[in-house]
Amino acid sequence: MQSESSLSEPSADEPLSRCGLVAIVGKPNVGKSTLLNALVGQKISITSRKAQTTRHRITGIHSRVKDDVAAQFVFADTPGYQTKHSKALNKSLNKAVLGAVSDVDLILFVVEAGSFSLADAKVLSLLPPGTPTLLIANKLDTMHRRQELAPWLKSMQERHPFTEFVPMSAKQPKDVERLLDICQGYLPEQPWWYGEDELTDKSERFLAAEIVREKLFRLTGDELPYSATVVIDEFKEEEGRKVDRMVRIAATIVVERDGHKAMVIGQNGERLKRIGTEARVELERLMGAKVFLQLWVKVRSGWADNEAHLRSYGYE
Ligand SMILES: Nc1nc2c(ncn2[C@@H]2O[C@H](COP(=O)(O)OP(=O)(O)OP(=O)(O)O)[C@@H](O)[C@H]2O)c(=O)[nH]1
Repeated sequence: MQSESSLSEPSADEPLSRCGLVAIVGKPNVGKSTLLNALVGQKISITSRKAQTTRHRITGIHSRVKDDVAAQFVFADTPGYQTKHSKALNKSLNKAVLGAVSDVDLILFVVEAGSFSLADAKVLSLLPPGTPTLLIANKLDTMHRRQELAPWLKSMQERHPFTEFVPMSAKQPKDVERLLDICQGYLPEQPWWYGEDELTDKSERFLAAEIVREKLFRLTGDELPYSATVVIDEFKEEEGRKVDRMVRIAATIVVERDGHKAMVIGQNGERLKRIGTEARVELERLMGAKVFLQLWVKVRSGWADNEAHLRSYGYE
């Protein structure tokens, strides 16, 4: 049977159940978050033009029944492997990459089609050789000399025993669907871990911090260093409401310098106001709730170098 069917109408025979963990790894800016969002079919991870915006491991979940297989893909997005600096923040990022690739069923190693740099090599060197790994040659749409693809793929095969090559564009829905079909074969036969409608196992509180951070980086352009972070001080659901949910959120944007604080606040507070408005609108959509969002900006000098402090912000 080729057509897609819904879980509530199982075929005469129970569909085969598959479920597994798929890690998405690669250096910053190769398109990991874009790919995860496309694979999950809804915005969960945060994309930005700014490199290194993904700090946490975020899982997105895609559940489907296709070709008589009930498949649940559990994706882990990882931070770009940072090779330039040795600050505590980056050490903790590298640990997160290592954490994300252990114990997975499949690794998607994402690179830009036709390119391979030292930073790519460093990430590749972290991958366990025993885990099936697909080479995702992303941004194929931006590769102009297509005749160079085959020799490049051949050189990649010499670098690592990839199980398959997938030249694609994360922005092309047909390519994303094909990738899902390929991944499906690698999921172990086992019952699903999550309910059909669950998209992420991260809490709304965490999503709130991620959304504010995304707006912060988008609206400050390339000016703000990625050491800026967002801490949720309060997340309170108004109790006893029968119809609409109402959630009060207070968050602090922590920056390293007074200059950065001024940058975030903007003239007459305009930029901070816009960050708050855009984050609130998106949170209301994602959470299906009315949201009151209060934002503060605080300077914490040199925090990226202080490991103990990092731990208190949740980067272990
Ligand atoms: N043309 C083109 N652009 C893409 C494609 N995939 C991603 N991009 C763009 O590449 C940039 C980086 O994408 P992200 O998804 O944020 O990259 P990332 O690897 O998650 O980056 P970090 O969070 O820094 O690790 C964004 O501007 C995307 O729109 C693609 O297939 N084609």
